[in-house]
Amino acid sequence: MTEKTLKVKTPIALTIAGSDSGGGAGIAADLKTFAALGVHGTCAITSVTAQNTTGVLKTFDLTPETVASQIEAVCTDMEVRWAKSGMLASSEIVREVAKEVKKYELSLVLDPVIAAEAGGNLLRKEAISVLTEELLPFCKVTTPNASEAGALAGMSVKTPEDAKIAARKIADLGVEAVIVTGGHLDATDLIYEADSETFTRVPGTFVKGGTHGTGCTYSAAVTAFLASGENLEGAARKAKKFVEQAILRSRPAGRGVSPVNQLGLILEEKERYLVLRELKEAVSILESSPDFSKLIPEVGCNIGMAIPEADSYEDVAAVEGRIVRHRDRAVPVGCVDFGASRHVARIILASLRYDPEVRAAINVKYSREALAACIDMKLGISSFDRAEEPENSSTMDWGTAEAIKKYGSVPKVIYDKGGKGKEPMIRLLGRCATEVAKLAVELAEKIQ
Ligand SMILES: Cc1ncc(COP(=O)(O)OP(=O)(O)O)c(N)n1
Ligand SMILES: Cc1nc(C(=O)O)sc1CCOP(=O)(O)O
Repeated sequence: MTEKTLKVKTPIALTIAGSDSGGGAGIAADLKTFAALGVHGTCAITSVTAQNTTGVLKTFDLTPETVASQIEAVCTDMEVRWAKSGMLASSEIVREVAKEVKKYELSLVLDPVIAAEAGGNLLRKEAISVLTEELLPFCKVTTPNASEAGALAGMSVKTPEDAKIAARKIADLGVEAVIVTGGHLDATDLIYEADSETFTRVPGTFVKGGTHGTGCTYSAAVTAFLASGENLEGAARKAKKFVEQAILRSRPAGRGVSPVNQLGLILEEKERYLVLRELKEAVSILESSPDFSKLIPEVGCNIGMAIPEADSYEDVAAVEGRIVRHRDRAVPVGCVDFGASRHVARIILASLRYDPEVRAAINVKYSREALAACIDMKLGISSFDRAEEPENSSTMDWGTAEAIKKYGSVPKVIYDKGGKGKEPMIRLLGRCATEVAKLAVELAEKIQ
């Protein structure tokens, strides 16, 4: 038997939608979502919108033939089963898309895009009935928000009870399943499956952040999960979580509603990986130094590094169980992981509030000699006095902030001379874990 190079097949999905020049909604949102969820994204553009975060300025619809030709190019070459539609602009485009969906037996997720949140019509009024009568009956799923559900069902949707009534009415038009998203109601999405006449609630949380492109991103995520083999409920639950994360990680762009950030979670995961890799290297610098162990305090030493914009212990990686001295060598007790430190993590989190570049710290044994070596190395030094600490504060938070304020910026060295039952300590701060590890080794080499 001969060996083969096995390449796993990536699911392919198609988006039939408009382009948003501001990059927040439409095909831009769909393709980013597909990519973030490991699906190869293809597209058929229906309309080019001159749009930004403040609204839609102009729309330029493509001809139905142009739309059909893009769908044909994709479907005659690639194995596409799942597709989604967004902005369809006109009755003519809706009809053409219905034809293509039937021709290529596409399982369609229809996002009934009618208007942009920031303002601007995206579907002509007369096309709504064409959508409900000529396309919806051939769709697997539709994902309206409350106002879109109202427009499709011909009623006003203001409460979760209204959403239930609207979902049934929409399903009566022929679509297999309706998901009324709850962003404008109570953060709970409602799935109605026509076959079984069942409702399933998918609870969520209201999260703060930019929301431009939320509807497109949600329907694209449902499509991507279905294309990857999830069942409808699983796809809906995962898509909701995905959108919440994308809203949380949105970044300011423009003067209007900021776009959601589909790649934010992936980029954060990458940062976490880089921090762990950096920290492992830093720990091996400490382990291989013949001198460093003499700088390990009684309580042990820890070295930590945070991801950018960290705001909790879980965003700071350190050594589980700290680093201890054993036979004159530095020995890490456990592995490096996020959430493994309290003290060093608090020092880092406190200094991040003054300088987002300072993401790493290590604590080492205080001695007059060590402090003198820091001066000799021309390191910026500051200190705090535990006796001055206010009640009910955390020493690491308060002490770090005190030392920084006294110095005027984040110094390289923050020390304190201890207190009742508290060992005096020196902390070295820097941009990354290897920088502070090298500094600690250099300091150790300078003292006897
Ligand atoms: C080209 C284009 N398509 C769809 C929309 C609507 O997007 P949606 O995700 O519903 O987000 P908002 O625009 O409501 O923020 C769009 N704006 N442009
Ligand atoms: C006990 C202790 N105090 C420190 C100080 O800087 O005052 S550093 C330290 C040891 C490290 O603790 P962790 O593993 O929670 O980061």
